[in-house]
Amino acid sequence: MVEAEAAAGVTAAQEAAGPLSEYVIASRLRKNRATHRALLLLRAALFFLFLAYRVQSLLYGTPSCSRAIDNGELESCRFHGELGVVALACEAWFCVIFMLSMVIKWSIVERVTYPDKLLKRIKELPNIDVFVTTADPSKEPPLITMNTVLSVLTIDYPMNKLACYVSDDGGSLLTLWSLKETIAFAKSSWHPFCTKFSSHIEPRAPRAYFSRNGNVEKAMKYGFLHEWHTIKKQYEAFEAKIRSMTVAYSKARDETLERLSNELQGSSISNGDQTIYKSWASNYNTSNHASHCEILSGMPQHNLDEEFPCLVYLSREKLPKKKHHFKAGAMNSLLRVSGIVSNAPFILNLDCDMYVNGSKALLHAMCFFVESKDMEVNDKLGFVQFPQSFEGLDKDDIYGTSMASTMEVWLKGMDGAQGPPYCGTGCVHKREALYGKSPNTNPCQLSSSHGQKLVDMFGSSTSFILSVEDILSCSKHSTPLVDEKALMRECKLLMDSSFEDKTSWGKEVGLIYGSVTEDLLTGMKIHGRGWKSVFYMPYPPQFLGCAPSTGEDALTTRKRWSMGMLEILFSKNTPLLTKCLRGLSHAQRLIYIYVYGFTLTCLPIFTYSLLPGFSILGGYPIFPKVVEPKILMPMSLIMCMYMSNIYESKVVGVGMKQWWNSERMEYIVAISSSILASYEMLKKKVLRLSETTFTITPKDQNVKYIAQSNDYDVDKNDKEPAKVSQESFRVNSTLPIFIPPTVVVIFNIVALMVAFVHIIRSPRMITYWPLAEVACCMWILFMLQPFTKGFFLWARDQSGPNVLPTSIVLHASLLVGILTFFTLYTN
Ligand SMILES: O=c1ccn([C@@H]2O[C@H](COP(=O)(O)OP(=O)(O)O[C@H]3O[C@H](CO)[C@@H](O)[C@H](O)[C@H]3O)[C@@H](O)[C@H]2O)c(=O)[nH]1
Ligand SMILES: [Mn+2]
Repeated sequence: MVEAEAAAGVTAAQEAAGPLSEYVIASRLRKNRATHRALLLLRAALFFLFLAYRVQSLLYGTPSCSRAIDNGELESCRFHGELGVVALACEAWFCVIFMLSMVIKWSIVERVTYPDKLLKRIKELPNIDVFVTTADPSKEPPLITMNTVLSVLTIDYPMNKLACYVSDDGGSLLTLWSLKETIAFAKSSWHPFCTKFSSHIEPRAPRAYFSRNGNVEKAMKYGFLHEWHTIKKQYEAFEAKIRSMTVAYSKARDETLERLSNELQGSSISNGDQTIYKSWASNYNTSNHASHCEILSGMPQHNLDEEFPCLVYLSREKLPKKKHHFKAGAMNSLLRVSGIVSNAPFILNLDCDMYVNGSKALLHAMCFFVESKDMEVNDKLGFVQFPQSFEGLDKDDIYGTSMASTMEVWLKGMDGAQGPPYCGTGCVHKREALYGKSPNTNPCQLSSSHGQKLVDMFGSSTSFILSVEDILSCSKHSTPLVDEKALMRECKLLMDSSFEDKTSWGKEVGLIYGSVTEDLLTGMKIHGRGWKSVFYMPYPPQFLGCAPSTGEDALTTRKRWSMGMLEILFSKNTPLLTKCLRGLSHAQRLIYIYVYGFTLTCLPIFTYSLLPGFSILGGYPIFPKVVEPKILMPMSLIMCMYMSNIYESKVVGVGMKQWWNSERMEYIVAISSSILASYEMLKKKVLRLSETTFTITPKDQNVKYIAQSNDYDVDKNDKEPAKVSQESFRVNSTLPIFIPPTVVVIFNIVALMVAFVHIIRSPRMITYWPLAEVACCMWILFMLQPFTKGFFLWARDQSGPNVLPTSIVLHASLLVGILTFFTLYTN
């Protein structure tokens, strides 16, 4: 008996032994790594050969040019020389970018975690604060945000270790009211339901849970069908209430706010001042509002009730003339307020649409933070990033929003170096990493603050400074503010728009300001101090959100990202300068240069899209004639490029159609979003004309929930989710981002028409026809097929979602007119 018990003890110990997480070559690449690397090397070699050809032909002329020289038409070679130089410049840039991308692609890795072992071995899990940001209830419907909050409140983690903070940058009563409704629904129905049947409920966002296939069958199988129906009904009532208030708000804002303030007046509020809602409703403005903070559930210090996590609503002060730094500013307020309320050493950050899809997400993250040997915290790891995955994408992902190859190749590749960047959502940070500490310095010593006082860096709030000292392990203060009124007063001070003046917030402390992709910048600064990060992408995805649902939104979001990356590249935090970001490893620095430089590649891409057209109009070739053997050089390079791309997406498990859509989308993004972002950057830097804005991506609360598998142990290939198919890429938008691709389309059509006239005129000169250039023009039109089609449909005078608007066509035609005139004039 004793022996049996001892044996059982041994097996249990064995089960719990070993690492909590592992690091392996990406599974799909394991067998193919050599082929993948060989293709990359082949592509590099072909690139160099082609560049050599280009240089040689520039120095000694192409055969057709020598012929012109022989005929005494030396002058006519001039333009070819210039075109050749432009082509060389673009190709050299492509080559450099490709070489940099090899650093990422060389070692693509994957992670595995063992949360069960963690639970068996760790005595006490650390506290975690969850930050949810929302900014505008008209673009981010409260229903979406509330589902995210519900999924956080029911996550698989000890409830007394968890606090959830909702930052509302819109300062909207609608959000606060919805949150109060949410907590009522959570306490009465959703939370008890999820606790009771915890092992069978996934995901814990009710809207997704009730609409996914298979969940009702599961309820039947495990005998809780009756409860399932009851809770579903209650959820539907809750949803209807939130929806109808949102509709009322969008129709008659002021009246609805009045109604909301009356409803809220009745409820108890922590700061006791009930008139606040009235004044809020009468002066409502998203960009100009006072700060407000309420603890809606469980003061954490006396959260002895272990049933339910602490929930806090906060809205920082915003003044029209004061820069508020968008999401970065909101996150910094969250850091401060949470510092004096719960001060957890770990922070999970979620965008309002990113609900928790895998309820063990936090346990997975902890498997990286807790070191297997001594169960101490891994002192070099700054953050763990989960991928951004999306709900309800159309079947072939026509807007390339899943960014499958970005996730599978870029982020897993960066994981093979110092780590992935912080991607804004689905990221668990160590709080001290966000406070500007370096892993290599002593406790309480901040990397760049030699001798600088904490007050100068973190601002003058005594209780906040105490909380910072706690985190930086200078000393332990376990006497937090207990008086709720005093706590609220301090929170208000911390959310003041002038609190950060003359401090290091946004420079060295918190999320870093100066880029609309504050996430990338902040992550890089953290790496720059020597921290590492981890990318973890299990199946099913641990967090799911809303992707932009139209071409217009997708390209606008990508424009903001491009802008943010350019802001970083041309700032004092640029990875190009070795004196900043000293903690970056060489590989990581090259990777960051690649990531930001990639945006700038839009300039050579745009130029290269016009080159074949210029070449045809000017009558001077940029590629060898099709009868010359040298034609094999560009042809083999292009073939190898596509082959390696297709191979790569095949091994990472992306289907052909999806691959093609993302290839096409990346091209469209380059010549639309990124070109416009570069133009705005130029205006901002040189003419100091424009201020960067943050256009929030609208979230669709009616997104279709795909039938997604919830089981952890199924392979991704076994149950590919059945997705809805969307017809085609819509181009009927008058946004300026649609002008550059239309210019490329019209210019190439003009060039093809000119080429056609040449060919008709001299049918016997077949060997001198610019066939390679013609093929390029046709390929470009094919890549830009939505725009090409949109242009032809416009010419036939139809209206519809796939037709380019007249204003875009007119603007583009004007630009094409200028380009054509310029080509013919310089000829
Ligand atoms: O002034 C603002 C603007 C935005 N947000 C929040 O920021 C998040 C991201 O906004 P969204 O419009 O969804 O942008 P995306 O491009 O989808 O977001 C990605 O890219 C951003 C950087 O451009 C990151 O901040 C995000 O975390 C990342 O998910 C949302 O929760 C917003 O509520 C604010 O809190 N305040
Ligand atoms: Mn988003």
